[in-house]
Amino acid sequence: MSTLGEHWDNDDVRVRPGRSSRPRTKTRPTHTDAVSGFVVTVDRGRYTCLVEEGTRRERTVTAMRARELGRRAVAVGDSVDIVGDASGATDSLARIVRIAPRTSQLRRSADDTVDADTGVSATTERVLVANADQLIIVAAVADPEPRTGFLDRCLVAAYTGNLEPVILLTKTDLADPAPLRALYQDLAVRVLTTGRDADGGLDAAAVEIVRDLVHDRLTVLIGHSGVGKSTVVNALVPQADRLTGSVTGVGKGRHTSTSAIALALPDGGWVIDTPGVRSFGLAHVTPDDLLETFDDLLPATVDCPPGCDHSGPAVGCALDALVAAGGASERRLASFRRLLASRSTPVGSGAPDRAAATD
Ligand SMILES: Nc1nc2c(ncn2[C@@H]2O[C@H](COP(=O)(O)OP(=O)(O)OP(=O)(O)O)[C@@H](O)[C@H]2O)c(=O)[nH]1
Ligand SMILES: [Zn+2]
Repeated sequence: MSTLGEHWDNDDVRVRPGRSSRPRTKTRPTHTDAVSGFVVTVDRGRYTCLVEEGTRRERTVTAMRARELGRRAVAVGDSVDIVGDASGATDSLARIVRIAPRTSQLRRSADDTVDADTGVSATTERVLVANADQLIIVAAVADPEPRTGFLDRCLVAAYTGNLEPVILLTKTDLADPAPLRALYQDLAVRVLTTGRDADGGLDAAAVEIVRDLVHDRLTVLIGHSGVGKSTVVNALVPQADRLTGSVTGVGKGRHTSTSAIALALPDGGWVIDTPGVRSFGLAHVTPDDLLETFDDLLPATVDCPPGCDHSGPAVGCALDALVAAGGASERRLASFRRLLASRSTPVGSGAPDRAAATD
């Protein structure tokens, strides 16, 4: 995606407005002895990485960031180069010296912070997951009621981060998913459903469709508490509990529930659970970032007034002329503008789907 390349070599945690930073040395050690790892979870500055040990065997290595990474953040899903004690022995600690270019980034803006030097408030972006192929946004059709603002924000994050979004509507035994499905018919997103069957278990055919979807891919699951996300994860990864406990060593502390964690699928691929993510600040996404993911609308905006935010006819946006001329459907434009508006709902506004922003 065009918006992504320019971010690759930037800091992943960026503070706006930009501060001058010290020039960095160009001559860095090459670390020819480095081994490659895959980051499965992060806990208080310690990264749990899987390092290949010959065919089909992996060892778990705990690492910290090397100073030379500067302010570049390491995220779950990153491919990294590791030096130092990468034996994986108890209490050993290796160092991450390089992060491979990412194919995608699921990010969000954290709460506004105030720059200690300048006193200017700034928005901090955080990469939740790197390199995921797709984002499954899990929502229940009832109990709890769906929060469509949250779903829209997840879609914005997926489109602008180069992840393919999929909406998974759960608990279809409790209510008809059709009205919710209709909300997304003019957006490029697949909508799947699951629900309980007569025996009280999840509908096996529906689970099979999800299993096919995640096979051999890197998939992030996101959703509010109670929507049935764990039920789906456990259906896909039967040993999920064992894996979270023993492979990562994260234990049952309070951080367990807030870090993303990659779980290996039995037949290949990874599911990344995001237990603590209940809000999605998008202050870092500009109208043009989102527009660039709408290929059918983008070309018409050459006729927009300078600095157009594409919000409607009041600002003279050329997208209204495009629809008037039959170049796009009114519903398609309305869907784009709904996502555009969802982006700017303030974090921590007290709206139900803004409960407890956690990192
Ligand atoms: N009726 C119905 N209930 C379901 C379905 N899927 C899950 N549930 C129930 O919904 C409740 C919440 O499910 P979880 O899988 O724990 O939900 P979660 O999204 O992981 O929530 P947290 O564990 O709080 O993060 C549980 O009581 C499940 O048994 C479904 O398809 N239909
Ligand atoms: Zn415009």
